[in-house]
Amino acid sequence: MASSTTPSPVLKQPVRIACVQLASGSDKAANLARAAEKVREAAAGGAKIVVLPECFNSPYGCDYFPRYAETLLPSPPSEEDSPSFHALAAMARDNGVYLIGGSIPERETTPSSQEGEELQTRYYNTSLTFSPSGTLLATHRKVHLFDIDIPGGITFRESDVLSPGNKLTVVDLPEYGLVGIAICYDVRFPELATIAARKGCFALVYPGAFNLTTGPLHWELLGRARALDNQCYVALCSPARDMRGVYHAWGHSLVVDPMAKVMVQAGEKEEIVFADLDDQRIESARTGIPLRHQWRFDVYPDVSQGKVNIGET
Ligand SMILES: NC(=O)CC(=O)C(=O)O
Repeated sequence: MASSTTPSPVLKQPVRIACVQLASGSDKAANLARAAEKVREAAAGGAKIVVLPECFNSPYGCDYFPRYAETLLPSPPSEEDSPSFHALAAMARDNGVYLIGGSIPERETTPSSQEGEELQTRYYNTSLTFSPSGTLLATHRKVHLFDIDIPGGITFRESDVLSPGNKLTVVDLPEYGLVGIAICYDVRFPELATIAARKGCFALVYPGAFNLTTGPLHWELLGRARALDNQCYVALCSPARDMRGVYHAWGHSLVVDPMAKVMVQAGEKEEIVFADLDDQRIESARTGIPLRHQWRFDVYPDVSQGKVNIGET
């Protein structure tokens, strides 16, 4: 059963996106200052949407999440509770850009459901997106935690410390359209991307930090795969590689077009990559290969009919 829908632009006007492949270290204040400098540079280069990497304000590792974690509630948090929230809001406002602020370790303390225990603390890997006026538009907590064990390669268990988020995040950038936001390991789960794209996203954006085992094999492949599946733009933004650090990020931040062509890709070091996005590339991919009229959700209804948590923030 083929469906027929009238195509409408999903990207309302051309926009330049920048992925800031930030070199960050163990000094949070220095990381925030460096990010501010690089966001300024990205905006000066004409970007209106700027993306930072996963855990851009801290080293990436389970030992570090609690130490660097910030409390985001009540919203907006105080400067003391979340210096990163305020720094990101200022970066967006000062440069008049939409800022997809990578991710930061988040702490949430709530009354415990267990009798006798007063408070319960949870940690999340959380991405904050700000408007050009510095208003918080969306919060995404990493849904799929990075738990892997590759002998001779890498073992990582985010779930030892972190809790998962429970919603898909689609954010409306009024001048441009909808963007799906998720974090790193989330890119391995095509369902999240497909549902976001079917809600009308022109781009799927993933702050991420792959590593030297999985990066060479899967980073670009996954970025291109999600673009190919969904015929939309995909941006993956990594930290720069630092072999002195505890986690060796792959780097290679990239932007992929709706035909799965890599438009731009960074190397390993600190760098900003820019790409110009327009609706024409989306429309031409979708006209040439008209998946939108060919999906058979009568055969695989769970993706189209399954309930999904979608939140505004
Ligand atoms: N760091 C991640 O969340 C994911 C990753 O490195 C991988 O999937 O590989």
